[in-house]
Amino acid sequence: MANVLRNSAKFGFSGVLSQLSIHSRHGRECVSPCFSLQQRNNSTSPKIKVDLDSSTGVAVLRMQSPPVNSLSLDFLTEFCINLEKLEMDRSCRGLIITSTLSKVFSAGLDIMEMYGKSPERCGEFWKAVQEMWLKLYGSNMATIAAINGSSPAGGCLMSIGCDYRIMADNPRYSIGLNETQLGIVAPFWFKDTLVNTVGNRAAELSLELGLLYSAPDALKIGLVDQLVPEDQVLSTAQDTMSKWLAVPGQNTLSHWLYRVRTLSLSHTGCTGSEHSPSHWLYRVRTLSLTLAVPGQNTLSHTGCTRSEHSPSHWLYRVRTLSLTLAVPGQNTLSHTGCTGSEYSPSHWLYRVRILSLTLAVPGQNTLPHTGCTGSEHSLSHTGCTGSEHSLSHWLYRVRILSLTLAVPGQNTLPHTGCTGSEHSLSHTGCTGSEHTLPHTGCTGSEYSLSHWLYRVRTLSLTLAVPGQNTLSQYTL
Ligand SMILES: CCCCCCCCCCCC/C=C/CC(=O)SCCNC(=O)CCNC(=O)[C@H](O)C(C)(C)COP(=O)(O)OP(=O)(O)OC[C@H]1O[C@@H](n2cnc3c(N)ncnc32)[C@H](O)[C@@H]1OP(=O)(O)O
Repeated sequence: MANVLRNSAKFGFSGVLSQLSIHSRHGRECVSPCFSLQQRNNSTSPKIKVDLDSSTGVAVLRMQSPPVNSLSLDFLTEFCINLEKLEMDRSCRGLIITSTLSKVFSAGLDIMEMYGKSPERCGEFWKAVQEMWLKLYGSNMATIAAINGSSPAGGCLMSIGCDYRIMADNPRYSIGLNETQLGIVAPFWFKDTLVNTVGNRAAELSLELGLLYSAPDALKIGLVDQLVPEDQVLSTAQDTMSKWLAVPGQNTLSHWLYRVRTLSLSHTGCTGSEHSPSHWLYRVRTLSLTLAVPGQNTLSHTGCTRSEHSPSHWLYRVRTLSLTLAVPGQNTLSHTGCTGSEYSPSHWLYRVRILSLTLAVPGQNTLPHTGCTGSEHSLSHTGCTGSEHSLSHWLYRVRILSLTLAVPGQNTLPHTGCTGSEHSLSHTGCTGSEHTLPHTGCTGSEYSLSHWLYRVRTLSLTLAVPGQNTLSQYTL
């Protein structure tokens, strides 16, 4: 295993995949190490143990998958099933996650899942990773990570997916998103979760350098909220949980409304092989947004390609061109969707909404207009067309690039994007047969397309920077 990790750093992740998928370091078929690990992962003993105290409404989920609680497909599946059960159990209002293993909370993704597997299995694995994060980060329960050991990479993601983190004050333990050190890339939604926890600058440094923090350093940057002696981690978590659950109006409301969550993401960054410039991936650029409402678990992103990298000021200046997370109460971010009485959480969580996006063109950042309605329908398109593609024109003219989720029954805002020659506005978010839709949104006679209006779609937006006209759809 140590070899695997060393090789990750040496070859880069794609190298690891290709090099290790078939052969060991010595070029022989990788039989015995893989086999022994496989056996370990295939163990039928439960990897997760849950105890729900019905008098307090608090469940303790214990990860018990030796040697290091690595997140294999089996582990993740079991984790998600348990989480879902608790989520459905109305008597359960709080969840504490901890480990039964000494020294390790979770070692993160199971490295052995990431090579030598069929594309189908990889897809399944990756979907399970996303599911775990979405279920945890989008949970209605108050969640606390009782971190009683090291928690690198995916273990850290799991921790920051919780509302609160209590870590054992033990100098041997560390936590952080160290993927860069392994020569692999923490997906952008890992990054967003970290940003939402420690802020932009700390997240940048952390990810670019792949830092693992000691417990005191983690506390210093806000990666964990509290340090306690090792033998008090769980009891402190339980005490803390009672405070969370004492918040009037039930815990879910405040915890959902006031914590910054970027549940889903789009970024205009690079993808695939373009993942190499880590500064691009990890420096703040939130150019566009897709909200993954619970259950809507696709992560889409809009990307750009190399040739598009020419406008360096675009690339290297921090711009938050637009982001809207339509969680009520987060009203610095504009939202569309619901108002007034609709602010009840379950309604918020489970109803598909129109979350829209506004592009604040540099210097023109006063546009919080999400979508359009009624008389605004004269805005028949967003974006730009043909001759408008000159850069200065693009930068200095006000544009409203909006995003509309075409929600069943919510067909008043069915337009986004552009039509005809405007196809430089691409979309992400649809899959399969939807790929025949060459643009996001529909207009005029297209309103009668019931499949368009009544099927849930998450159409996100690509920033139509001149030349950025690719459609990309990734879940990574
Ligand atoms: C569309 C399809 C795509 C599908 C593919 C997905 C592609 C995704 C690419 C992008 C992914 C990016 C995201 C990555 C997130 C991650 O989580 S990557 C995992 C990173 N994890 C680590 O770096 C942790 C490494 N481990 C450690 O630091 C230490 O093991 C520890 C501090 C956790 C514990 O230390 P210690 O108690 O000293 O134990 P060890 O002796 O080190 O380990 C014991 C045993 O466990 C094995 N092991 C350790 N970590 C892992 C792991 N992550 N996965 C599997 N196995 C692990 C280790 O090798 C030892 O095994 P042996 O006893 O040697 O057999």
